[in-house]
Amino acid sequence: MANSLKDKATGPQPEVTLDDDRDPIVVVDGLHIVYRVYGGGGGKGNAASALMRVVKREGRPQMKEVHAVKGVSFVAYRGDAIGVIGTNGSGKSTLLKAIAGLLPPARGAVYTAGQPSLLGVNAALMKDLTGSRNIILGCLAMGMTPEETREKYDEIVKFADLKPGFIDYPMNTYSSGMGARLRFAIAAARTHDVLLIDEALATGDAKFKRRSKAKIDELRKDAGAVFLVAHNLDVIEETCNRVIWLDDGRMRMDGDPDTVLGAYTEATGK
Ligand SMILES: Nc1ncnc2c1ncn2[C@@H]1O[C@H](COP(=O)(O)OP(=O)(O)OP(=O)(O)O)[C@@H](O)[C@H]1O
Repeated sequence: MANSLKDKATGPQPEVTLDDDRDPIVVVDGLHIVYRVYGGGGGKGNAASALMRVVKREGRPQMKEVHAVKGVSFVAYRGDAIGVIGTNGSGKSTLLKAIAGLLPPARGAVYTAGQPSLLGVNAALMKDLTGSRNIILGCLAMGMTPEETREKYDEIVKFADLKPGFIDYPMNTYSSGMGARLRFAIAAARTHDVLLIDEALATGDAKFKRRSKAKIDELRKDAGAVFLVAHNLDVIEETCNRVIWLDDGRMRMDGDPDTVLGAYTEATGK
């Protein structure tokens, strides 16, 4: 039997159906995300444009809206590793941020069972501090106890596999690949209810990608669901059991990697 969820407050939305035999971890129901950009077109913040507004009798700087996600609905179940693909600006990062609870829906809703953790290219590590210090801070920030942090420390260093000695250098001396490895290694040290990975694996070399895949498989066993945004389709193909294709903020396809990646490659020539 299937249940349906509907956003009654906002009129008709695409329905999501729940598979009662599986454990839903994330329900995205008719989600719309709109960014509001104030002062677009140089309206705000300098004296000349303020004067122009007075001359033109414009009340206040123009506000522009960017409708980045347009009515996306799906359910992620326990054990799912979902790749999110789409061309630049199609809404992939926005969708992940919304699932992480960092952006308020303009319409619709996101329900998650447990705490989502977003591991992005800009994950908040302190560039001026050493890798070693960042491991400790990162683990504590993820809610691990000092003891758990100590226990996991060596495993994280080993997994990140940086050049010898670099763990004691400030992170601003790291290449982007090295930074991404360390971020991933820190995030992977804990079990996450919902782990959202935005391009963090993009800069890794082939060996690191293989090890990341093994790690994600391991996380999937304990975690609820893993989402992965990557432009590199090989990473998605190797890591995910399901792929969502976003096109201009809309869901174009949701299915198994072979079918969706095949259709995407055909449509975009990538
Ligand atoms: N902070 C922001 N303010 C205003 N508009 C934004 C903001 N972030 C993203 N956008 C817009 O929202 C749309 C979706 O952007 P998003 O970054 O989610 O796409 P993406 O698929 O992750 O792109 P890419 O592959 O280039 O990383 C784009 O039109 C983008 O210009």
